[in-house]
This record gives sequence, structure tokens and C-alpha cells, in this order.
Amino acid sequence: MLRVKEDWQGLFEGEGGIAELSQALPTILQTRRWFGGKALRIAKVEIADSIVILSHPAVRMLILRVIYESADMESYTLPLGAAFGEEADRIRRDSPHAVLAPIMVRKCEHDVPGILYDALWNPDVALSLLDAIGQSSRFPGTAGSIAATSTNTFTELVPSRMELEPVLMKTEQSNTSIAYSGRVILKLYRRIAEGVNPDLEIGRALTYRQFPYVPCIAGYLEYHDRFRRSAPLAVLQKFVANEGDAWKRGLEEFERFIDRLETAHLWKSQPPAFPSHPFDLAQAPYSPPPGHLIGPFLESVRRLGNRTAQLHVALSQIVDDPDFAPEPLTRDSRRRRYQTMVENLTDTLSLVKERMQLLPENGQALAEILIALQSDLDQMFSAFENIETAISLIRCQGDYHLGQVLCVKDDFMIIDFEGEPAQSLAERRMKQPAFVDVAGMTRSFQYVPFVVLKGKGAQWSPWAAFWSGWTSAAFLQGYLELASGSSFCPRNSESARVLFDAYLIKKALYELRYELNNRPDWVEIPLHGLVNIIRPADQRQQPS
Ligand SMILES: Nc1ncnc2c1ncn2[C@@H]1O[C@H](COP(=O)(O)OP(=O)(O)O)[C@@H](O)[C@H]1O
Ligand SMILES: O=P(O)(O)O[C@H]1O[C@H](CO)[C@@H](O[C@H]2O[C@H](CO)[C@@H](O)[C@H](O)[C@H]2O)[C@H](O)[C@H]1O
Repeated sequence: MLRVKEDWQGLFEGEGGIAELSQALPTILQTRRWFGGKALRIAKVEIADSIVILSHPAVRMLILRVIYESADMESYTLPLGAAFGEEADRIRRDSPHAVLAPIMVRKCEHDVPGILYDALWNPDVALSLLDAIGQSSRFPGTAGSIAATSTNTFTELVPSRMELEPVLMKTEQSNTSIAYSGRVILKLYRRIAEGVNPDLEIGRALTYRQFPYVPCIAGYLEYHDRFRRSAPLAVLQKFVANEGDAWKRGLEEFERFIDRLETAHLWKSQPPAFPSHPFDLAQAPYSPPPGHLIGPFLESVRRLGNRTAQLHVALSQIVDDPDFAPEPLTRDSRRRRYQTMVENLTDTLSLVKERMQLLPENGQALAEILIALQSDLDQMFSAFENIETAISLIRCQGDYHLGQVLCVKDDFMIIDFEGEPAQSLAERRMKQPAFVDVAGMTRSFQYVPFVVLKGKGAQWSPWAAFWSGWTSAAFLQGYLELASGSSFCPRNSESARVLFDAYLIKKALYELRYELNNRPDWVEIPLHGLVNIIRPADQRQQPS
């Protein structure tokens, strides 16, 4: 229980108050979905800045510096408010996730109990942040300040005096978003870092060029420290009315696929043979049976391939900005990338060995197979190092999967350009082979059937590989239809395949680390994926 005299604002005044709050912060952070350091030991949490973003009632944006015992320091944002009496009861009842900690304020010889809460749940705070962006306001803090900026599209999206109702999005993930009456959406970055955030950077570049398949940016908030170094805090975008993300759609589509197979009494039989590599499959017509069994989703996925190619074309055309202008994939950059790939492979296999006993039985069997395949994986990376192809590297989405795409009628909008959360800002802003996104999405088509079958407690089925194979092929077909001939797309089909395979393995290794650290029950998904990239024939058999 935090204790303070007279006013909860005493937590920010004098050493006593600040020490009291700092001590409570590690426990508070551990309970937050968005806190990325749960597996690490926190040495201490410092309040680097506290900025009043609303005066009545007082609400502060805290900039927290989390210092770990054996990992690099991280910074997080925490909008902090306090509530007492009925207001505290209402927050406890209606928004229990917002409650951070109990607090006791000693006033005129009486103890007044209350709560500290995440003030993003307070509609007044949400509206004041939106107003601040509209007015390009500045909030001074104890060490730095927050600067709000609007873009040309702000007035079009948020006409003045319009009554907007802020609603915190329930799908809280790495960040926290507030939707305003279906017009705009504000995403507050929880983990912040000094420098350029690719989400904002790419969003702004594509807004300026009016790219139609990415929501346009209406404004943003940045934190400036005392040395004028800045870190993006939030981005305001056009709210895209959607039917959910493509991940949800993929799960529903696979359920439908099972229903069709069961109705036709095919589920227990073997699927028709099909080429195992998506590049071979992408050459084949998907008329019956795949088109018939997977249904119109194949056409949708093909369109997603088109949109992905259009995104890459748009990004590759930003030649007047050195941070975007395409660069050749040289021998040196292939060598550097190869080295990183091999380091990732070694680190991932060490982590697998370390956690082996914690894996489910099936996961352990797959992990043993994978460990034995280390030199095959290395060979595929080495083939990438030696490819003879003149492609350019471009800025990419970077962490592309079905959850990063919103379904809009029968089309798609691409969101979230933050890149892989485990990478540094510099790594996430690097130019890459465009196939990094193609491989990322391909992996998502493997996740879908696994997750559905797992949810049903059902056995893995060769029909899962059939669905993943054909959806990946339709996506690739749509992609190549519009990307072939571009500077970022290999002309030679053998080079294309080598590049794709190397990035598919790289992504699956990243997923293996991600699942080991976040969802150990799901490790068999990337494990199975990796084993099958090397031994594709296994795709039609039950994983051992
Ligand atoms: N422009 C938008 N319009 C409508 N909903 C959006 C928009 N951007 C994000 N969302 C919703 O917010 C969710 C999380 O968005 P995302 O940018 O991926 O955040 P995070 O970085 O927290 O994963 C999306 O799955 C979607 O439901
Ligand atoms: O939080 P982000 O969207 O930035 O991405 C991280 O979390 C994703 C999971 O939510 C993770 O994606 C992996 O799981 C998905 C299914 O939940 C699957 O569709 C993706 O293909 C798979 O990579 C992503 O890797 C991670 O960076």
C-alpha cells in the first residue's frame, strides 16, 4: 500500500514520495500485459520524467526507466491518475484492468483510501490528448516535455467541435489504443526508445504519398528529454472500419474448410498430393480440388498478395529520402546477414536445449529433430550468402503476419510498422529483402490450422498442410503477379527460392524464440514449420 500525506501528488514531490512510488513500480509493471520485461529481474525503476497532461483532476504521463539486473535498460510510458471514493469504486467495477495499486492519503488526521490507475481509461484524458494533437500543444515536464503535432489530415478526420467518444480498445497488445467514435485511433507506445519509430516514420511517408492500403496519420505525440532527444509516444491514425483482422478471418476460414471436408466425408482420408514448396505450388492452378475446398478465401489471400506487392512497390519508390531509398544487396551485406542468421540459429538452438525439459512431449521430439538438422539449416543460409542476384533492399513491414492486416469488405488494410519487438530501433529500420514480409506472412498460414486444431483438442491432420500450402501459394501468386520485374524481386526463380527459404527459416527461428519466451504451449508450431522446411515430404504425415 502506497502512503502519502495531504495529496497523492506528494508522490512526485520530495525524495520520500518519489521513493515510495518507485518502489511500487516493479510490481505494478509486472501485472501489465504490455510490459516486455516479465522474464527479466528488475534492479530498479526510476521516474525519468512526470508530465502533467491533465490538470483537473491531475493526471501525469510518467516516463519510466526500467533497469534490469542483466539486460539493457528500457523506457516505458505510464499515464497515471488517482481516484477516491465513488470514482475509485466505479473504476474497480467497470475497468478492473486499469487499477494499478491501492493508495492511502493522510489528510487532516484521517486516512483516505483510493487507487492509482492507468489514466488512459479516463475519457477526459483521452479527449485532452486528442485536443492537444489538434492544437499542436506542448506539455512541460520535470525533465523534458511532450510535444503534440497534427498533420494535414487531422481537420478532415476530426472536424472541430465534433462530439467524439473515446473507447479503449480491448485487444491490448504491445501498446494501448483508444478509438474515437470510429473516426481516429490513438496508439500509445508503451515501450519507447529515443530515435525514429518505424511505425510513425513509414506511416507518415505513406500518408504523404497517399498510399491507399495503410491508414493515414493524423498526428502524433513525442517526448523530448532535456537534451532535445526525442522519442515517439503515440500515433493518431484514421480509424478503419473493419470486420476484424485477417488472423481471425483465417481461423474462421479453416473451420469452414474442416466443415466442408467433414460434410464430404473427406477429413479422415489423405488429401491429393501437391508440390511441397510454395514456389512450385504458386505455378499450379488452384482450380478443384483446392479452390473448391478452401473456397473464396483463396481469392482473398491472392488479393492480400497483391496489396503486399503494392506496399513494397510504394516503399521502393521513396527514392528522395535516404532512409527509404533502395540499396543493392551486395556481397558484403549478404555476408553480414548470413552471419546474423547463423548467430540467430546458434542462439535459438541453445535456448531450445536449455528449455528442453519444459517443452511438451511432442515439442521435445520435434526439438531433437531440429537440433539434428542444424547443418542443413546452416546450408540453406549459406546458399543465401552465395546467391547471384541483383536485387535491392527496401524498407518493409518487418513483422508481417495475419494479425497485422485488417479485413475491410473483401479487401485489406496493412497496419503496425513497428517491426519485430525484440529488435532495436536501428535494426527495425534497416532495409531488407522484401521477401522478409512474404516469408512472414507464409508462416502465418502455417500457424492458422495448428491453432484451430489445438483449440479443438484435435490431432494434427495432413489437411492442415494442404490448407497452409495452398493459401501460401495463392498469397505468393498474388504477390509475384505485381512484384515480378521490380528491383526488389529476384528475376531468377532459383535465387528467389533460396532467398525465400532463408527468410522463412529466419522468421521461424524468431518465432521459436518468441514462443519459448511467451507461449511455450505453442512452440511446436515453429518447430514443426522448421522441420518441414528442411524435410518437406513430412508435411503429409503426422509430426513425430
Ligand atoms: N487504423 C486502425 N483502424 C481500426 N483499428 C485499428 C487500427 N489500427 C489498429 N487497430 C486495431 O488495434 C489492434 C492493435 O493494433 P496494432 O497497431 O497492431 O497495435 P500493437 O502494436 O499493440 O499490436 C488491431 O488489431 C486492430 O484491431
Ligand atoms: O505483437 P506483434 O503483433 O508485433 O507481433 C508479435 O506477436 C505475434 C503474436 O501475437 C507473433 O506472431 C506469431 O503468432 C501469430 C499468431 O498469434 C502468427 O500469425 C504469426 O505468423 C506468428 O509470427 C509475432 O511473431 C510477434 O512479433
